[in-house]
Amino acid sequence: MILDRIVEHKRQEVSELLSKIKIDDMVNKIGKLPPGRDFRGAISRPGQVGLIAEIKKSSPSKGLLCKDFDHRYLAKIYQNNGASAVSVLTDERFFEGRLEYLSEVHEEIGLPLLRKDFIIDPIQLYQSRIIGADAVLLIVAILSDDELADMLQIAGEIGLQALVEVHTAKELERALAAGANIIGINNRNLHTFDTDLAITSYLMGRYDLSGITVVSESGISNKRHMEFLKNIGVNAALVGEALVRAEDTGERVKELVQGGGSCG
Ligand SMILES: O=C(O)c1ccccc1NCC(=O)[C@H](O)[C@H](O)COP(=O)(O)O
Repeated sequence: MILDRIVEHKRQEVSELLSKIKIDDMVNKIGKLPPGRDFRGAISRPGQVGLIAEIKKSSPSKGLLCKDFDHRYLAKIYQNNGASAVSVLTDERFFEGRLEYLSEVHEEIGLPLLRKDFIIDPIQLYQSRIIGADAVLLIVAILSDDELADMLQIAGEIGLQALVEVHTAKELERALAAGANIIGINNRNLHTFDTDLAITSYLMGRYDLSGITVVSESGISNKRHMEFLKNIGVNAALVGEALVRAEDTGERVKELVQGGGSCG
């Protein structure tokens, strides 16, 4: 499956990083940084489905999404039209992302930033904080229970919040057992790439998620989807493709924000 190929490649990237950089130097740098922006607070406003708008150039399922891709421009459009937070894909090999996209977007806008990548080693957490991420994605399917617990602890210690992604009931149970307080339910089946918002409603109906911030991820593209997520009590929606492919991205952001229950 695609996730196995991505993780295999990520292991090479991580070993290169570990050979070049000393963790102690990273920790020293982090000690001098101001506190991060509050990602969880920004996406958990009562009575509203917050929009986490994604900067996504390409994907394994769809290829290149946007020919004249401009991460700084997208970030400003997202902020100016009412997004609650911004997600930046930094994986180069499979999504044509870059670490610099995140640091440059951090300079450009004031919204909290999520680093969207495939985190398998703590060194990526330190790196995320240094480049300006306020939160990171942790994917339960690619981490053991011990790795997930360690990542959550280290993230907390260096002032990073974590969106813990699940796709199945078993993964959700593992995320809850590890103490995750922001859970992303991925509607995309990574074997077939099909998306189905029923995954979010099924898992939300089956577990008591009070006190947890719930994010529905993938396959969300219109106002109706946002209204559906609002009705089932989701806190935020993570949207990429529908925004970067829209003819008028600003209008699409406004439509989704309004569907989520805010005047934007
Ligand atoms: O988007 C993909 O094809 C993909 C393939 C394999 C692993 C992850 C993938 N996507 C990452 C994401 O989680 C999405 O970018 C995010 O949820 C937004 O989804 P969408 O709105 O459907 O672009």
